[in-house]
Amino acid sequence: MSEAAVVSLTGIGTRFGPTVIHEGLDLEVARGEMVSLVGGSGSGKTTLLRHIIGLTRPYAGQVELFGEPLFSGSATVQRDRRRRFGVLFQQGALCSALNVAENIAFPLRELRVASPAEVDTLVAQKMAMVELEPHHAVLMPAELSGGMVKRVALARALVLEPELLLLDEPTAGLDPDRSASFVALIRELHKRLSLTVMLVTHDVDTLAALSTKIAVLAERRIVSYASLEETVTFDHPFVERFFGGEQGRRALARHHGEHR
Ligand SMILES: Nc1ncnc2c1ncn2[C@@H]1O[C@H](COP(=O)(O)OP(=O)(O)OP(=O)(O)O)[C@@H](O)[C@H]1O
Repeated sequence: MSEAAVVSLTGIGTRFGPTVIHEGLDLEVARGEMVSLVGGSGSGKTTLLRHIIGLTRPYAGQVELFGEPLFSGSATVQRDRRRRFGVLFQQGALCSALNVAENIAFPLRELRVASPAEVDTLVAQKMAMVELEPHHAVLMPAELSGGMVKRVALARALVLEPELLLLDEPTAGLDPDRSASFVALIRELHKRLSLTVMLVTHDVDTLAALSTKIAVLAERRIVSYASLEETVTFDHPFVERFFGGEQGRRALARHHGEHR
C-alpha cells in the first residue's frame, strides 16, 4: 500500500451463496482523491462500500483504511478508526423517530465522543455547513424535502469530522437543480475540509462534476481506474453504455463546456 493511500483493497473476493460478486479485486484511493465507483446494476458497488466500512467482510483479500487493516488493533484503536470516516447511505437513511438535530448527533452519541454541550455545537456547525437553517433542527424526517434529507444525511456523515467520506448514490431521487446544488456543496466541502471522497453513482452529471478518478467495476473487479477523459476512451461495453447513451453524451458535453 502506498504511503498516501486512504483506502486500499487487495485481492477482494465476495460471494453470496453460489454467486461470486468480486474476485481478485484491487483498488487504492490516495488522499485527497474523489473517486467514483461505477458499474452495472448488481455488480457489487454498494457491497464494496460496505466492505470498506466493515459492515460486511469479504471472504478473501484485505481491506485497509488509513494504512491499517480494517479490523486490526484494540477496541479503542478500532473506535478511533471508525471516527475517521463518514457515510452517506443510499436514500439518506435517517431515523424516522429522531428529529434533524438528533439524527445528525447520532454518531457522536453512538461513539460517546463528545459532551452534551459539544454535541450541540458540532450539530449547529454541521447544519450551517450543509446550508440548513437553525430552525430546521426540530423537524422530523417526514417533514423534509428530498434535498433536505440529503443535506441532513451529509451533516450526519460529517459530524465526526472525518478524513474519508463515502457516498452511496448521493444525488439519486433529486431533481436536476437540487442535484446540481448538492454536487456543488460536496465539491466545496471536499476542498474546504481536505476530504478524500469515494462515491457510487449512476448519474453521469454527478460523476463528471465530482470525480478526480473513476473506478469501473466489471467482471468482478476494477477493470479501469483513471481520469474521466481516459475512462471515456476505455474500450469496454459498460463504458460505452454508460457514457455513450443520450444522457451520457449530453452530460459530457456540458462538462467539457464548463471546463473549456
Ligand atoms: N446480503 C446479501 N445477501 C445476498 N445477496 C446479496 C446481499 N447483498 C447484496 N447481494 C447481491 O449481490 C449483488 C451486488 O449487490 P450490490 O448492491 O452491491 O450491487 P450494486 O452494484 O450496488 O447494484 P445497484 O447499482 O443496482 O445498486 C446483487 O446481485 C445483490 O442482490
